[in-house]
Amino acid sequence: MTPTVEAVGPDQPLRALWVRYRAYRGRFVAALAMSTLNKVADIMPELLIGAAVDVVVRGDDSFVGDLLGVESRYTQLVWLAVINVVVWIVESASEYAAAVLFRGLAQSVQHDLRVDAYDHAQRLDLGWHERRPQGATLAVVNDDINQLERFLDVGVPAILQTALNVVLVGAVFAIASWQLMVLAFLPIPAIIAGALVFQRRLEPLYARVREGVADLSGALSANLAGLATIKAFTAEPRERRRIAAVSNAYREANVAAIRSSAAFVPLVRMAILVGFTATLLLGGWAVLDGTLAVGLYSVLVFMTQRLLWPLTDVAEVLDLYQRGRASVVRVLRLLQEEVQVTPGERELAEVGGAIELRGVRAGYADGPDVLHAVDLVIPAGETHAIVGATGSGKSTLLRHVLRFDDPRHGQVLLDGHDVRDLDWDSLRGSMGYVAQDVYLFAGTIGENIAYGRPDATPAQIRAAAEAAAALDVIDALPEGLDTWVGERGVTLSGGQRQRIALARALLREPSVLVLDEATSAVDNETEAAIQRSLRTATRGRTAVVVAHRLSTVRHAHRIWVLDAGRVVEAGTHDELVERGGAYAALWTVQTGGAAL
Ligand SMILES: Nc1ncnc2c1ncn2[C@@H]1O[C@H](COP(=O)(O)OP(=O)(O)OP(=O)(O)O)[C@@H](O)[C@H]1O
Repeated sequence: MTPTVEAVGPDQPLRALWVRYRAYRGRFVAALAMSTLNKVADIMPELLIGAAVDVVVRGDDSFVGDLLGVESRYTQLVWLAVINVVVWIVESASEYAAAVLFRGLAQSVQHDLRVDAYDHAQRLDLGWHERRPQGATLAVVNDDINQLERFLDVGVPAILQTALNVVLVGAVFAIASWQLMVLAFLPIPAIIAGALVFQRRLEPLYARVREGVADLSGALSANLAGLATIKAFTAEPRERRRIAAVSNAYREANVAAIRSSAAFVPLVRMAILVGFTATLLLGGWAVLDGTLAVGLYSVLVFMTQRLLWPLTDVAEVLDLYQRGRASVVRVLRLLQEEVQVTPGERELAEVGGAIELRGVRAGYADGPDVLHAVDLVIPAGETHAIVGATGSGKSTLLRHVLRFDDPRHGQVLLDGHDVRDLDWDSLRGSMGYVAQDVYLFAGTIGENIAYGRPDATPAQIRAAAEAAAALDVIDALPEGLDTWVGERGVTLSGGQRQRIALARALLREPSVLVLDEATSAVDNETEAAIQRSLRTATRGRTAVVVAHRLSTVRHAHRIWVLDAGRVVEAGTHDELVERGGAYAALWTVQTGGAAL
């Protein structure tokens, strides 16, 4: 039975690739066939030299003369020359075909694996990503796959060529003289045994090298993302030292691996020396004793060279193999990471937007509970606010509405369905989300607004921008909607970015708007404008709004007050102020003691 992709794990990395990419096996066999043809053509010139020597020394009795039935030595040599030309043409053509096929295959496999690894990474839970440095994931999807590419591109053809070489040259020896074959092949078991020993020694060393790459990549990307903080705290010298230390760990891991791997080359050479000297000496004596023809002797001496010298590359290939293997292990481990938050199967034809949390207890990883038995009901079409002190669990609550995480206990419901039963289109597809930390992709403002609805017309994009009070920002820019914004929207201010993100959420015409501090970075005047637009935009939609500035949510149908992960109050603004509890206290602080 063919093992499934899942059955072959990181302990057998190359077999796992072989199983995973079985679609490429046909191309692999074609490449192998071309490589074999190339190798056969490659050893022919030595045989032709032997035949030529044979013609010159033995004349009419020569092997070629007997084979072709030609007596003249001149004609025999002409025939050899013609065969030689044909062989060279075949060799060149097959070399080209083998290279194109193998290298193309290497590119296809690295491409597929990279896309698969990325796709899996983007499906993995947000929590999984938050627990490890971003750079480490990047190192797997980028560096590790590049390492595999190098092995597939250079290492695999080299291994196959060496193996073919041993088989074909071995066949020539076997036909010519089995005694000499034994001598010439003497070093091979030693080299294979050495390779196995070295492989075992190198494995942990290269695993450390790959870890070093991930650490370095993690540290570099974190530092580049935090450059403003580094500069503000004049921490450049300290950060330089820190990066240097991580880089040094990578260097030392590599040096340790190189030291071990390089020791293999002299070992191979010594083994080769034994085989070559034995053929040279014992073969020469056999010619002198008249038991071996001169032509055959010269062929065998060349052949020994042919057989043994490529084996010096074994060390290099072994190095590439170990590096590639260590990398594939990491990629496969990433691919085996389990997605915890998987979509359900239920499809909703239409989403009304009623949201309910029933006894939701939630937290992160192994940490303590952040939400404690939260019960909350938001009828469809209403705007509800979640307020509370910093760290009280507001964002965590929103994450559960979007199902970035699942609760430890209890249920989150959309239109009465547990969100775990819904497919992503029904759940997230019906929501428009503006995160606390707005992320804009590298592209134009128009593309960013249309991110959730790529087929939107410019008029629709402008309408969404207007609803988010972003139109004046856009029109003030030299190229309007076509203005390019950097990866993090660096060319825009925080407030401008928030308005673009709001437009992006509104353009989707979602049933549920989820706003996490969506207007925290705008001035009072802009906020008032956004409020006015939002009141129109949220008509007929559910909106869940987290806000620190209570004036933002004053008009909400209901305000839920969180304190240390518990709902402590709920009601309209007026009810809550009247009540004189936590909300009223916050309101008093924010309005400087002013009444309603
Ligand atoms: N990704 C995370 N991983 C681990 N713990 C988290 C994570 N996000 C939040 N927390 C923790 O959960 C608690 C609630 O955080 P949350 O962000 O939900 O609060 P918040 O009310 O939105 O705060 P703020 O008003 O400051 O945004 C905090 O103690 C915080 O440390």
